[in-house]
Amino acid sequence: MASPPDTSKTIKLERYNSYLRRVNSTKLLNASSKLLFRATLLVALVLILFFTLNYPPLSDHVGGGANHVHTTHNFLSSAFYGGGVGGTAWEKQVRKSATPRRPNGMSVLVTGAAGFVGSHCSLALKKRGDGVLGLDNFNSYYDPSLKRSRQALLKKHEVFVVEGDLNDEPLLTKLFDVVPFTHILHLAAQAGVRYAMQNPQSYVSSNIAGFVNLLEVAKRANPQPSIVWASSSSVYGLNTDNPFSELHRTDQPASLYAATKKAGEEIAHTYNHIYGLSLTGLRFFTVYGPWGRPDMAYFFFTKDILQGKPINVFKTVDDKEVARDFTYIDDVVKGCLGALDTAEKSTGSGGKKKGPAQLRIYNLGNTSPVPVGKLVSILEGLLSTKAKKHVIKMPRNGDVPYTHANVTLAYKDFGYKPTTDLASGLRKFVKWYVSYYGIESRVKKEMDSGKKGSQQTDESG
Ligand SMILES: O=C(O)[C@H]1O[C@H](OP(=O)(O)OP(=O)(O)OC[C@H]2O[C@@H](n3ccc(=O)[nH]c3=O)[C@H](O)[C@@H]2O)[C@H](O)[C@@H](O)[C@@H]1O
Repeated sequence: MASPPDTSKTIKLERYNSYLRRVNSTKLLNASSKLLFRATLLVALVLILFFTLNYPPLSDHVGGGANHVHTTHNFLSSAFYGGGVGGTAWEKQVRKSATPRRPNGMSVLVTGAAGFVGSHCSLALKKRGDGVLGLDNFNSYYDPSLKRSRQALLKKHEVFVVEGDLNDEPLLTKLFDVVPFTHILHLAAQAGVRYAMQNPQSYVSSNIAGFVNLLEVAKRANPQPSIVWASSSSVYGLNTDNPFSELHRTDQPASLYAATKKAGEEIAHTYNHIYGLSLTGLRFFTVYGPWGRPDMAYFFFTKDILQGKPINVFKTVDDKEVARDFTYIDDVVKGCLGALDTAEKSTGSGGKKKGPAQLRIYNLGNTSPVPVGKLVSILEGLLSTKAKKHVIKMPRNGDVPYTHANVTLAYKDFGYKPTTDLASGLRKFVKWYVSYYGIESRVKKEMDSGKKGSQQTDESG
């Protein structure tokens, strides 16, 4: 019997061939997936490069000097902000608002533009032909609808207000990418002396962190802008020398608010020293007037007097009258514009100092302090309504008993000269107040009956 053919070798060979086929096909698969991966990567890179170089269109740049980092940033922040902010139409609006209409006009970024002093200054700058772009976060520290009304007024005068926060670094960088601002008027802040005990962190966030963020962006900008910013009379704190001069000590703040403003002054010194930023701090003294802040005493006294509600009038612990160097808004606006007009250029570029730069501090006050009791009696006269006064000792909440500005320096350097006394300024405020809140007729009636009343008093007297 023939022995069966020996197939074991053939089987082994087939197994070996099939093994080789499997190995090869896996290799092929690996190779093709690698190829696919590389191709995808290449396409992605090409796409990124395409968008980076083309968005936003470089022809839209005012300065035309945007470097690669900034251009990439534009793309990123545009994608990040979406919904209008960062788009071509938005940039057009920003640029239009910030472009001056007079020869050698300024291009000013006004922070806190929907605020009291910010809205007045924005209008004044725009009126004389400067370019103004506003920035405001519309927070609810006081009635945001008042801020929206100020925004609407600014819009009517072609001032665009970007809604955003000082701490939003990509947004600030983006604004400087779009506009080569010559100046910043930095008025955005957490204001209010007494509220600092309720919400201390908001002061640190706006007045310190926000300010530093703005300075960081400004120091990198090319050209670096000159900066004028709002400090406060409250930095004099427990100082007892009168009237307050810029040379007096300011190392005894009575409130956290004052401490953050004083910190701002020191921070300004640092950025001036290291980066050559031109910085001017303005110490405002209790600014009041139309479109004012509802958290301030003259404003809520008016409201409460009209509503027949009691008001607290503070006196000092030793039974003296509390007084303020109340300063009318138009005078303060003149001071702000004077400071902007005399601000020298920053000397740095590309984040490096090139030489010494201007560093200034000025008082902007009225130079004639008025006791709060007198403020109330002026309001009573204007509203023809008797206030329900509660005279109480000033609570220990950061308040100071007295402020009085010496403004010699501001006068010498930019002709600052306040011209509005408290009675005239409050008259303008009340006129605005009754018109804004639509209560003219009611107040007029009260005024008329008040007049009759005072005539009767005169007659009987
Ligand atoms: O000049 C400044 O540096 C500061 O001026 C104001 O702070 P303040 O002067 O305390 O203004 P108000 O809060 O309007 O108070 C005005 C006066 O009314 C007094 N007052 C306030 C509230 C109250 O219920 N009763 C009362 O008698 C205060 O003691 C003060 O003398 C602003 O609110 C601060 O943002 C600003 O920085």
